[in-house]
Amino acid sequence: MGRRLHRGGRHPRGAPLAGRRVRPARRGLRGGGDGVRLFLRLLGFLRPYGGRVALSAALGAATVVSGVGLLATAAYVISAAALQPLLGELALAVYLVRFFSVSRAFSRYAERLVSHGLTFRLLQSLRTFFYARLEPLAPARLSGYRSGDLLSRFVRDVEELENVFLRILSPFVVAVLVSLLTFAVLLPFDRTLALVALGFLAATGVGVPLLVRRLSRGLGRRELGLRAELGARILDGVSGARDLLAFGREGAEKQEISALDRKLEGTQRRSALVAGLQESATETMTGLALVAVLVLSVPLVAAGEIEGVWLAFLALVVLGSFEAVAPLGTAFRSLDRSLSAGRRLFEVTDAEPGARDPEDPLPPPEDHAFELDRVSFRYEPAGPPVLDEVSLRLPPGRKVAVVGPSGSGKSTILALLLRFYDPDEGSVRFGGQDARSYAADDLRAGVAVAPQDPHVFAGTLRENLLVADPEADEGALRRVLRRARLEDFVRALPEGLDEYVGEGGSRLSGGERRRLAVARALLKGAPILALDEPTADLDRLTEGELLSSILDPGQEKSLLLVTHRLVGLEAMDEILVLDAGRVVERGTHAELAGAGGLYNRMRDVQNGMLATA
Ligand SMILES: Nc1ncnc2c1ncn2[C@@H]1O[C@H](COP(=O)(O)OP(=O)(O)OP(=O)(O)O)[C@@H](O)[C@H]1O
Repeated sequence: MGRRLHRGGRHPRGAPLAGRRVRPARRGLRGGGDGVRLFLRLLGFLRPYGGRVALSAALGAATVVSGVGLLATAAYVISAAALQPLLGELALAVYLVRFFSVSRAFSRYAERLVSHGLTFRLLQSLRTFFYARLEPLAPARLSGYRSGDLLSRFVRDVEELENVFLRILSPFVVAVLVSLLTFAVLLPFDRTLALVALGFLAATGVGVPLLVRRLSRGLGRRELGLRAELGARILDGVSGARDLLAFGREGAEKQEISALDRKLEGTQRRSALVAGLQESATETMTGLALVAVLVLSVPLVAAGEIEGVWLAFLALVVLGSFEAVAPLGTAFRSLDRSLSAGRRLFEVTDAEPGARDPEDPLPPPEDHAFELDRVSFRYEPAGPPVLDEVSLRLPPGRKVAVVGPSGSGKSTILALLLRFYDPDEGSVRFGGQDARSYAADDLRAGVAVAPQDPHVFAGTLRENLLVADPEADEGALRRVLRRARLEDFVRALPEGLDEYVGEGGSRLSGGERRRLAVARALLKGAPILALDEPTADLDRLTEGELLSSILDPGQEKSLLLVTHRLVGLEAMDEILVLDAGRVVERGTHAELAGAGGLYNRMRDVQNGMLATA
């Protein structure tokens, strides 16, 4: 399949490099209202855990309330003891001090237990959601993203979302509860006092965070973006290290990575500055609130409206309750990051898959006749047509080859066969029914494909083969290795089938990788065998051997061979010659070889090159 190399500057269509979105999934999740919608959507992930969320918030509030209670009752006991009352009169207060000290420790522990358990469940459901949504998007909608960027979304951005609960929702609920409770405790003493305390709590819980949000606007998004870009760049650099070294670009690459790193450091420094400002603003507000409470209550004590023994109690109630509003600044900073993470995540998951399963799919096809009926297709709505009114019939047992110059659309036919995409016009049919009536997985089960650029998993040869059929026994593995002309190669390996092939099959040659893909496709034993350039990296001798062994897939099986090497095509029932997405010739080798068209010209060029080689 035509591969795009997103390196060195800009995306072919002018979109900047570095893991940026190529295909906007859902526009308009940007403004303030959309931020609210996005936040609510993120909160939706908490819905199944409603009970735990409430319990955790209640325990969080109980922790702060116990803290305030401990401070305030202790202050009362000390003040009252100084006035030397009868010990019995203090019994309740002393009991409360003990109670609050135990309940504070207990509720803190229980709150951590519940909230972290909840967070792990939340992360688990986010990961499952993300992966489940990602799978149908591959490969059609993911080719625009760099793997490092996707990895960063999948790992870091998902982890960032734990803050939606831990640092945003829960602290917010606790702050509201504690502020109202503080107001209720102070109200019987003096209305103004209660209102002033509430005012300070609100100013600290809302004013400081708003200021923080203003100062840190965009910082979270920038930081996540830079991190993803850095990750993608490093991953790209490591996988392309050989080429960078060969072109002497390693120094330049290092400089670009350092420049990104410096930018990230700058953003993080700014975040730290805002965090520092936030903390000092909160401290200042707490101090001012304490002074205000004393300024208001001392005259009340002097006037005898409040007993002196309550003075320290009031001051410490207010002081303690700031513990509930202090985390709100951090919550607002987290909000920016969490919303950016959510946006980046949904950007990927909201993309329309290349082909969508019907609501009520037909049962898997029993007849595996594959057909393209005047199919036209383009990858991008505004892009050039890649296939233009292409028709092809592949009934069971038939062998069809698709040949043509590079970029003529050959591999795209395989992408339609695997239903990675649906056509724009015309229809793709299986057993006479439109492919859109089936679930894509059911169609794929009937096709064994060896792609042009096969993925070899970092594991052993055996593991790579078993991807096609996990139940296959040793005999079946040996048989497909023989047919793919890999048997001698495997026999010569010290570990045989258990030899480690390296990441992406880096310890295999190009031709060995390709033959491994062919063996894998043969092992699947599906009714349709589709091979994309199976012999491209092979010498002529191995090519001939491989072709003679695979061109007969068996009576009932059909074969679709995509190639630009016009070798072994005498064995095919039909050959389609594609040029710029159109079928310009079709027929058997004998018919086309004498026709004087593109097929013949391609053969002449190929034979001429072989003769001079
Ligand atoms: N995922 C994609 N997104 C956008 N354009 C694509 C994509 N894949 C392929 N193309 C374009 O579609 C056209 C046909 O590509 P295709 O891979 O089908 O050609 P091909 O005939 O198999 O070429 P080759 O022989 O070089 O493999 C090319 O111009 C290619 O650049």
